[in-house]
Amino acid sequence: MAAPGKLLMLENFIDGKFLPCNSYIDSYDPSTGEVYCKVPNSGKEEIEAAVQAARAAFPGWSSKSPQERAQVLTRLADLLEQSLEELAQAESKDQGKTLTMARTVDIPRAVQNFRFFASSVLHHTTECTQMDHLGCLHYTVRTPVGIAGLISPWNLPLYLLTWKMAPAIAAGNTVVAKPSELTSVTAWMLCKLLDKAGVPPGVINIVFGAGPRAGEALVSHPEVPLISFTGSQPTAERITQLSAPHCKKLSLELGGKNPAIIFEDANLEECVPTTIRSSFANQGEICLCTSRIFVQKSIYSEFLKKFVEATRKWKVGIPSDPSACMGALISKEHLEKVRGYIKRAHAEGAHILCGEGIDNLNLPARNQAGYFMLPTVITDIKDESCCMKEEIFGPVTCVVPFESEEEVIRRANGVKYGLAATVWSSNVGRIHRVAKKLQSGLVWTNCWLIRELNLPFGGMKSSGIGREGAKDSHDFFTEIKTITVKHE
Ligand SMILES: NC(=O)C1=CN([C@@H]2O[C@H](COP(=O)(O)OP(=O)(O)OC[C@H]3O[C@@H](n4cnc5c(N)ncnc54)[C@H](O)[C@@H]3O)[C@@H](O)[C@H]2O)C=CC1
Ligand SMILES: N/C(=C\C=C\C(=O)O)C(=O)O
Repeated sequence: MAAPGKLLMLENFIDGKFLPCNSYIDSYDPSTGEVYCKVPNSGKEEIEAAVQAARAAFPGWSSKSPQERAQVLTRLADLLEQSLEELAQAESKDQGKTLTMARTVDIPRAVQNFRFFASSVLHHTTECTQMDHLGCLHYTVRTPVGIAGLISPWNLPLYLLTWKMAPAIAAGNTVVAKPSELTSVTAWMLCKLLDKAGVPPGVINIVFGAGPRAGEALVSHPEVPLISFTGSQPTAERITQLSAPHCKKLSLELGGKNPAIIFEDANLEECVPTTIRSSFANQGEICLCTSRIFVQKSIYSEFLKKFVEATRKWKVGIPSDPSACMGALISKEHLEKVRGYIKRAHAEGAHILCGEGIDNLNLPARNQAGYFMLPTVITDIKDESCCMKEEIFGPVTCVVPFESEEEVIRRANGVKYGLAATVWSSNVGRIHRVAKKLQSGLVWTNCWLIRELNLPFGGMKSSGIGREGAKDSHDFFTEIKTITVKHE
């Protein structure tokens, strides 16, 4: 990291070397609003150099055995773990999230990505079948696709980058990655560990820059046959358009408008704190966060009272404050966008029960220009309101009553997204019935964000295309071929 008061200058990492760029983008510390880092403003030229390096490295890396590649991934995991504290400090400063979150969740999960895919790549099997009457044996082989283009967002920077990078290289691909220009620092720090981990030059190339310049150059490059993207739906549309002429393989992990459905037989002792977390963790900047809470009418008032009380205790603080539950939002623009949703809800006649515009935010003088806001609860809002339909991606959640199971399933499914729902009930039959009917790639019942990395992760409808996870990521990052051997 740069010395205090000095700007941190990032460089692209191409073919095992750090390379400066002709121009740079300012990157802000969300907790102060000050520029603290300069990110390369890369374009076609830098992407071309990275693709050439990845192409040159592909024959060597793809012909290594899965065991050899797994060893490299494991060493990288060890090195990341040894740098955990430094990475957590950097992630928190760059993104605005609490240091506690970066230290206990984000960076450990990035470490786990390399360990997990190092192990899982050793366990994939292929199919084999015979046709005795024709004297044939058929079998399948999986081969790496080639150069994987990875585009990752700003909310969980190192975790989401490595969630793509680890399975891509484990399967034998080489990589050109473009992290979000808003949060590039931990990706740059990762590059410093690659040589020591034994990652050959050109296997992992990271090009920093903005979406429309560096991102589009990567997506449009004819020698990049595959794009794995996490981010917003409009950007996914653009990526799909640019990929279409090349018939690229696409994995799109997009947003959500995730419902929590709370039945009258729910255990509120567990449901309230978990729903607070699911609504406001990481400032609500996780695609899996809850933003529509449907509560059965008979317990609506009781739930709301407890929920608002608990929201007021969800402390907003500077990221280094160990007692803070929530830090700063990612950018000034994003803060304004999130506040704009609350203003629109208020203008439509909804009630703001706590948070933005109602309660006070007490912050140190140095952080007054930081992008902070309080977690906000909205009620008396119609399902048609934009706050109930659009992804806000901030600490804002709507609480509304419902009467019947059938009604709540229809309303929960009534948005264009379908990523992550939660259902709270002590009736096992109801849990299975409702979970099956929800249009959602993930359904958590009586819990939230318990992840099993072996299982498929991803959304339905406008929440994305494809799934990630042990087998799904491996399938995506490889091509399958059927070989027929006539032996008689
Ligand atoms: N996982 C998720 O569900 C995420 C959702 N979002 C949603 O998106 C909204 C906007 O956030 P953004 O940072 O603007 O998301 P975004 O989708 O624009 O950015 C995500 C990544 O895509 C890149 N990108 C942007 N335009 C591109 C293009 N034309 N071609 C190729 N790559 C491009 C960005 O540089 C970044 O690396 C948020 O308010 C939130 O609602 C944002 C981040 C993550
Ligand atoms: N993809 C996102 C979150 C994933 C979390 C997980 O894998 O547990 C996101 O917020 O974009």
